[in-house]
Amino acid sequence: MSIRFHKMQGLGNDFVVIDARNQAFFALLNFVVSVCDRRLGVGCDQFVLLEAPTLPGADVRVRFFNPDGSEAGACGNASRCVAALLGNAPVLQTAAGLLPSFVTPDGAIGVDMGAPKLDWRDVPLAGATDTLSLPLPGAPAACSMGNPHATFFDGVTDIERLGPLLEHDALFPERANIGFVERRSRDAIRLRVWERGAGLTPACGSGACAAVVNGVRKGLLARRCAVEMDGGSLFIEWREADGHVLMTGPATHVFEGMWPT
Ligand SMILES: N[C@@H](CCC[C@H](N)C(=O)O)C(=O)O
Repeated sequence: MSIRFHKMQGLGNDFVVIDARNQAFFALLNFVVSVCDRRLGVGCDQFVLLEAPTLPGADVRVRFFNPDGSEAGACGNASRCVAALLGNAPVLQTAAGLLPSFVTPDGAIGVDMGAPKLDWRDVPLAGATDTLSLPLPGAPAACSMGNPHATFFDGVTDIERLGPLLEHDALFPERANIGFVERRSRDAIRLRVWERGAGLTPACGSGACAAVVNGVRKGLLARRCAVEMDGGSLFIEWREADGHVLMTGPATHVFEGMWPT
């Protein structure tokens, strides 16, 4: 037996997508870990599973798994890749809610990531710098985009050392994605994200959304902001009218293949 998969990428953040709506599949932990492995498997930053929707208004149910096997409530770039794969601007049912997708006139793929949860871990984080005794530039801001994000602004360079320590700090019982922002202006930033369960990736869509939300709340950024990451740029808008975060950028089908089960 073998199972069909699609390899997709958005700004170099790459995914293996399996559509379980048209073939029998059960997501077992060791299957996810093997497929994600870059030496022994296909290799990807996240494994994405498509299932039949269970909510009215949704076109497909989407689940996201990190290479360590943990399930994430949201994944911005994978959401855009699924929208590109399925076409016709599908509404995605995720653990973070129903996320409508859209295509811009120039062909970029967008997803309405919904409203961030702003009460997430705000108070305890104020003590993070002291608690951790790490060379951080100040307290981060945190929010949930359906998955947990803490964002540091300006002055962090040693991401590979600090990222894993912060991801696993006791401040974050569910662990967290850790973003490091360098500001260029109020509407343009450079961002690197140490992803929970995946490590440093070329781009993180939900991290870009969280960075803009957190920057606006700190009074540092405008609501419409270009976010440049190692793999390229996303455009993020934290819409004033309804508080939803819109994320727009490229999404590409790389190849498809069959995986033996
Ligand atoms: N690459 C993603 C985020 C994937 C999930 C994350 N590592 C988590 O565990 O929350 C994105 O583009 O948002």
